Amino acid sequence: MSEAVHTETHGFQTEVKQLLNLMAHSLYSNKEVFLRELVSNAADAADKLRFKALSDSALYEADGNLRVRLVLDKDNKTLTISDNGIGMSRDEVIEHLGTIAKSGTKAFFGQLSGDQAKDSQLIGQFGVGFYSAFIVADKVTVLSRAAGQATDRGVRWESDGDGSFTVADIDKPGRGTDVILHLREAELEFLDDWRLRSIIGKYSDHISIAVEMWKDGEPEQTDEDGTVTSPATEGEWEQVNKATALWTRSKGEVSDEEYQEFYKHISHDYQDALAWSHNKVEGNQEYTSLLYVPAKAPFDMYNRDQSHGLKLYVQRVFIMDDAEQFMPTYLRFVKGVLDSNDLPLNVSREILQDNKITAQLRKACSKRVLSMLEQMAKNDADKYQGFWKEFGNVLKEGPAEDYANREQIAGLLRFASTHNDSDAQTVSLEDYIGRMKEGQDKIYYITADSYAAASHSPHLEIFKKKGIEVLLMWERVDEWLMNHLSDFKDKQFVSVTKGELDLGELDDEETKKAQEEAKEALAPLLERVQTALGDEVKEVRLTHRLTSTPSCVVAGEYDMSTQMIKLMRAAGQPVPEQKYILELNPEHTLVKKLETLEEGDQFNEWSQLLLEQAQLAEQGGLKDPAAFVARVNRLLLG
Ligand SMILES: Nc1ncnc2c1ncn2[C@@H]1O[C@H](COP(=O)(O)OP(=O)(O)OP(=O)(O)O)[C@@H](O)[C@H]1O
Repeated sequence: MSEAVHTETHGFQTEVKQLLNLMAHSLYSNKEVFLRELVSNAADAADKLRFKALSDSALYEADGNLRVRLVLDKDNKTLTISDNGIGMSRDEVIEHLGTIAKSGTKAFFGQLSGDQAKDSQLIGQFGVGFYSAFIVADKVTVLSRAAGQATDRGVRWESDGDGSFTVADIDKPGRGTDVILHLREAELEFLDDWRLRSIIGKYSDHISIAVEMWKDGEPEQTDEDGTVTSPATEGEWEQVNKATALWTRSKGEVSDEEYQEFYKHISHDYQDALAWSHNKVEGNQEYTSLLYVPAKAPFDMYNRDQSHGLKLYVQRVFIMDDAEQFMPTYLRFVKGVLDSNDLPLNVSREILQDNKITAQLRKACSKRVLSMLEQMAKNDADKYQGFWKEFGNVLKEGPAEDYANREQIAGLLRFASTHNDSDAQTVSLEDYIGRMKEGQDKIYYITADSYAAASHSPHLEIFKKKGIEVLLMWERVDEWLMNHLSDFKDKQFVSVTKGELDLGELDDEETKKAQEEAKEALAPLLERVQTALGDEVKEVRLTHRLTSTPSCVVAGEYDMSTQMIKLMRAAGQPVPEQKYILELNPEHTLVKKLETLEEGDQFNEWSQLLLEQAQLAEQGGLKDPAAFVARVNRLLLG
């Protein structure tokens, strides 16, 4: 190797410094994962080269035998992971090994508490990739040359992980990347040949590329007479993993441990997956899919620009990562591999975009995931709750995005409800229907700002009195969800805060008659209140949905709900002022008192107060709170 030239020192991106610092202070119970990460990167580099070489075979530089090698150097206490994959240019090295490219990284690091024990747990979730080298090494040297570049276009990257790295130009005859780990004194166990072989067996059997280690030759063996019993053998590179792509094996042959290891390889997750589904399909369409549901949401789950999707292979050849065309956005937490026999090898993102095969595969993969979740919900409710806690809010985007599967998705939803006195989201729509009252043909729900606001809403009073269950919703996405779910199993969803409440068969004839009578008797009062409030309200009417509250406001059947208005305002969208319908509870003393008042200031003040308190309960705020307080005080003083 010739002299390094053009040496520069660069500082790591702040987030990389934070990451390295955390790693150095973390007690990694599972240090050997560094090898999985680095071998994964090497295998990815081989996959990328294989793909590029499909259109430019010169990139192989007459060496198409792609492999990863582990090289031990006990004298220098180094372990080298060497690949002949795609390699990196100087610019790529600076970019990839000096920054973290994931979207949302800054926000993630901003969130860390400073408590090392807690933060190091989170870091596992984040996935440390290449930087895991510093778990066992106090200095890392990377030598790389991009495939197709002249041998003098190699680059050397070096860092002791303390905040900066150097890059220099070097001559590198072999294409690809060598990652040289200068092991810490306490980590010399990773110089043990057998230890390494067993780690590779554990982590890397299932990747499709060969991982090789050097096997020393044997001297000639002779018997007592000096006759040669076995001739001397030369040392050679020996393949130490199986190197069969896991998804190509049949299900019965693959153990759970192997599935989990493969999951970690493709997802860079540190934890086991929650569930998986492995399918080989032959016939009209030929493909293999291996889809995993992770146990924990990644830190950037709600960043919709976050990369997601499946690893796409065509006839076993790696094509691309994050092929999002095969997974709808509401299933963006799914990780996995799709190997198609029908797509062309030269497929690009553009071709995938508008392609019949893509659409069919996407449909099939979505179905697989939904059935996997159904199975989980059926067979292991606790596990499903774990899933729901992590990904429930993402799944709720489903009915809007995937109309065709909305009934199946709805069956997977879980809600809090008035049936359980708790905010735990454990009630399925099936459960709800199973508990419906005789004569009930609707699914009632409420959306509000918080669990407390939902469960204490005056709109629930009549339902509580009659023992009718109401689903309680308070997540931002709920309003969106309910705009796209009109029914489930032929039962219509009805918001208890919208439109005129019609309990249909749930009200007996006598009650209905009494309500009609009250309506007639109080018609003059309603008119007077309407006059007092003018165009502040859309309409004034009686209600039977309240028991202990004098008034409430409701949106018209076709108006936007309060929650929807709040969401749109929060998103910076202009929303015209909403006029509500004011409903008065004829049984309430305050309404009865109002009826006894003559027209005039007192009557107007009371009418206004009943409107304002109803608005306050509904919206959690008022346009002019000071005027409301002044009014209350005036009325209190009589
Ligand atoms: N052996 C290698 N050959 C070529 N490029 C590599 C190699 N190792 C790392 N890289 C490049 O460096 C980038 C960063 O690697 P790193 O392991 O930190 O993250 P990643 O693999 O992209 O993501 P993850 O955090 O999920 O592991 C890779 O995406 C790749 O472009």
